[in-house]
Amino acid sequence: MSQTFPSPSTALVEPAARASGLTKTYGKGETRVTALDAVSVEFARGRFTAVMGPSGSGKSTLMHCMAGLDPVTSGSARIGGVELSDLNDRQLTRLRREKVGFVFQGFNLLPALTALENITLPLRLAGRRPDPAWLDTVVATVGLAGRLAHRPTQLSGGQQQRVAVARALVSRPEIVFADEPTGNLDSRSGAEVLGFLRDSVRELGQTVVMVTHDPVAAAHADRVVFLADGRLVDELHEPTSGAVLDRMLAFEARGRTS
Ligand SMILES: Nc1ncnc2c1ncn2[C@@H]1O[C@H](COP(=O)(O)OP(=O)(O)OP(=O)(O)O)[C@@H](O)[C@H]1O
Repeated sequence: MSQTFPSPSTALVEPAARASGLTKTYGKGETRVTALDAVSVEFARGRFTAVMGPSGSGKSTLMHCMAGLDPVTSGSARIGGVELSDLNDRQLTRLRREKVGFVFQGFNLLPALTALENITLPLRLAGRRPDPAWLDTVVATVGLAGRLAHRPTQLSGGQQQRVAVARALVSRPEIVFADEPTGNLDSRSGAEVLGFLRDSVRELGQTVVMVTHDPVAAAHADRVVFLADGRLVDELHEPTSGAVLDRMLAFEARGRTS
């Protein structure tokens, strides 16, 4: 007997985040810089996307605008169905707290707090209690079960970044933005952190967008989008580090001849 399924609702197909014609300029007059030039991109739910491009191509600006950390000049940035430019500062702070997880290159942990207290801090700030079962799942996913009472100085760089990843995941955000999360790590710790980010997508259904310079890091993603001069110029699905490197070299060669 054939079974019929309801067609997916708009909520199900809505990307976790979307930019449409997103333009961002800094400065005025002669010092004006167009950091993003009408970028349109969607980040699908439950996928791991890497954002790559040469230095100054707009990667961090795209992340900051899409995470509501920096206002757009024109065009649209949405998280879920929410248009960020419709929100005032208080609403933006709340949206970031409730719907966005961040992982930065410098870990950004509070030194006086234990690993567990760092992980649960965003929830506490939002006046929420951690769901114990989910907290256990997140802690197990990033392999921190034996380290929860340690303070950041008692942890290696890789372990500190795992705390930061757990902190980003524990509120089940709509999307996690990671800016060069392996930039301060040796290659082994970096590979572990990338593995945990990928597990958070494959096993926990998280959506992750990661800015990186590193083709090996980008190869952990499901998809790589490439920026050059503030424009989205290419993308790769199921990338290998070799294919990512080839594209990067091609952009750089094109940049030198244009
Ligand atoms: N606050 C700012 N004021 C003025 N110009 C800025 C500002 N932030 C970024 N820019 C400019 O916008 C452009 C894009 O910068 P952005 O930091 O997004 O690039 P990126 O790809 O992340 O670079 P990198 O890989 O070096 O971190 C650059 O030309 C940069 O100089």
